[in-house]
Amino acid sequence: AQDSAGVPKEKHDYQSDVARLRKIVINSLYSHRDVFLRELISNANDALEKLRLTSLTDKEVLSGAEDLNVTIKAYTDEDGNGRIIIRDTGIGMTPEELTANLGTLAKSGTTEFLARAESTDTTGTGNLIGAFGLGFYSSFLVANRVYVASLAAKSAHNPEPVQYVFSSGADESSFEIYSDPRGSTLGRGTEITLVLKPDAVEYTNPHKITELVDKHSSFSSAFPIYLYTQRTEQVPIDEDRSSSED
Ligand SMILES: CCNC(=O)[C@H]1O[C@@H](n2cnc3c(N)nc(I)nc32)[C@H](O)[C@@H]1O
Repeated sequence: AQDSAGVPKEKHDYQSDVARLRKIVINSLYSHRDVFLRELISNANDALEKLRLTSLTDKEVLSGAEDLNVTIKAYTDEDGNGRIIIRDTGIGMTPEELTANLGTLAKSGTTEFLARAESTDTTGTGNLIGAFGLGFYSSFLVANRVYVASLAAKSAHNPEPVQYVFSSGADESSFEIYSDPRGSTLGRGTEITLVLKPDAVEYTNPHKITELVDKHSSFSSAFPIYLYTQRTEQVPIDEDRSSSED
């Protein structure tokens, strides 16, 4: 398939158990869907920690983005959909890693997870999901579509990293991998864009995001988390009613 920019897109089918796992995660966490933010911030922290450790032996990986942090943006897009963007300047993923890590289940012990998940009650599953690194799927509790753009750190065996996008819909059993039409905008790291479901628009409220970060992630994050909010002047849209009311 070609997109408008004529960028070739590769379409991949999820392995069968990926679809099954995603359903379990969504069903078991539905009543605690706030956890999606904690899970994504946790993945961002893992990526930043991986970068920090690698930089101890390979300084080159630090080029592209000096600061190690997580930034969160929440806004309404031009189609009126709520969007949340969680970006980290961690070690980032190559296109192959995007496909392997997000599209397939290389995770050993997945069958064990499936066995336990289908037997324990929902709260138990919540912790299991984090323990098995399956937190990414909780994005589909609140999003109809998830984009993961990533630019891997530069290194001897990857001197010219390219920025690619993994895109998947909540109701699809497939995902797409394509070169980011924006080019290498990230410097280094990963940017997750959630296109929110209509009933999840509450998450574009900065106070809600701040509350969730403070509740679940501020103490556990080894790296700073910044929240960007759009300031809109509250200018009265109509003349002062009090004077016009008779
Ligand atoms: C269950 C879906 N798979 C993942 O979440 C994996 O994808 C990768 N991943 C997710 N968010 C990431 C992120 N923000 N940075 C990097 I580097 N890798 C990430 C990790 O390998 C996770 O184990």
